[in-house]
Amino acid sequence: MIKPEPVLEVNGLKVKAYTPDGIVPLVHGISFELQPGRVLGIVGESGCGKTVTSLALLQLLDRKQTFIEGSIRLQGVELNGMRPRVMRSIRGRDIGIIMQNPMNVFSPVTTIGSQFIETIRTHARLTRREAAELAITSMEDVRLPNAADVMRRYPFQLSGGMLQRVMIAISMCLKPAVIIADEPTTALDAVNQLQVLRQLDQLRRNYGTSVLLISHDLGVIAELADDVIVMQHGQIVERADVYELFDHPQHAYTKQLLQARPALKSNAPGRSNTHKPGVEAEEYGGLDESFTG
Ligand SMILES: Nc1ncnc2c1ncn2[C@@H]1O[C@H](COP(=O)(O)OP(=O)(O)OP(=O)(O)O)[C@@H](O)[C@H]1O
Repeated sequence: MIKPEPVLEVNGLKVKAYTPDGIVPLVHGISFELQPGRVLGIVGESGCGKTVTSLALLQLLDRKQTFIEGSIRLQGVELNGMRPRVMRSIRGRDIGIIMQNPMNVFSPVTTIGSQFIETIRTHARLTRREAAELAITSMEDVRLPNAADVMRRYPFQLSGGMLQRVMIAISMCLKPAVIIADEPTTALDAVNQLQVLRQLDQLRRNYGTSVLLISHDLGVIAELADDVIVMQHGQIVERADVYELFDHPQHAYTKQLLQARPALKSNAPGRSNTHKPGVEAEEYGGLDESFTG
């Protein structure tokens, strides 16, 4: 069988920072591929370089403080060194971002609808009315109730879970090839965590979007990822299919991460409901299907 072309190919990615003590390496030459429609999890404890990696891929690191070496190819196009104006048009259209804390992403003084419409119109030639219709459809896709009403609201009038779903709707509405989700559920309570993960999974299945899922939480990784990369000190120490990683971890650091989660059970039947090995639904507060939209 012919292997599909990866949508994202990272080769020898290094990130270095200029500090008062000299140049400090943050990411030490990592390589990985993201296949179409797959979810690749990047897991590792705080400070291992997950966020620096995702910001490097998106060309969002401060160029005065850091520099990047290596190759980042999105659908065959090299992103490293791309002019900022061109990169801005790629971000949002071809590669979407879902951040940890949605409250920091939205302007507090503009309605959700205006922000949504503005984002769409930056990337697509649509009238305001067409953009509003697309925004409402996208919010319905992530099962936000009363989408037309949400459009008129300000960010502070929505819960964290609703805002996170608005952010997913914005990220997905132009059907990018890749979504980078950096700790997408960390700021949410247990019920919203599982809902948001389920919706990401459903959108991935509907649109064939590939997802780079970054998390320190093996429960989140187990829920969604197909393949997993384990990072430690800016390096990849292990990579495996998610089942393989949970059932037969090879690296001592991976074993340590798995052992640090007492609720994990290596012979559990699968994901919560449709789930992968190792994570019990109770980790999310004992959810059942009636909560999960
Ligand atoms: N501009 C910078 N200059 C110097 N060091 C930096 C800079 N940006 C990040 N770092 C350092 O790089 C390391 C990796 O940070 P990063 O935020 O990627 O970790 P992380 O794995 O995402 O952790 P967390 O989950 O806590 O965000 C950290 O030690 C951080 O302090």
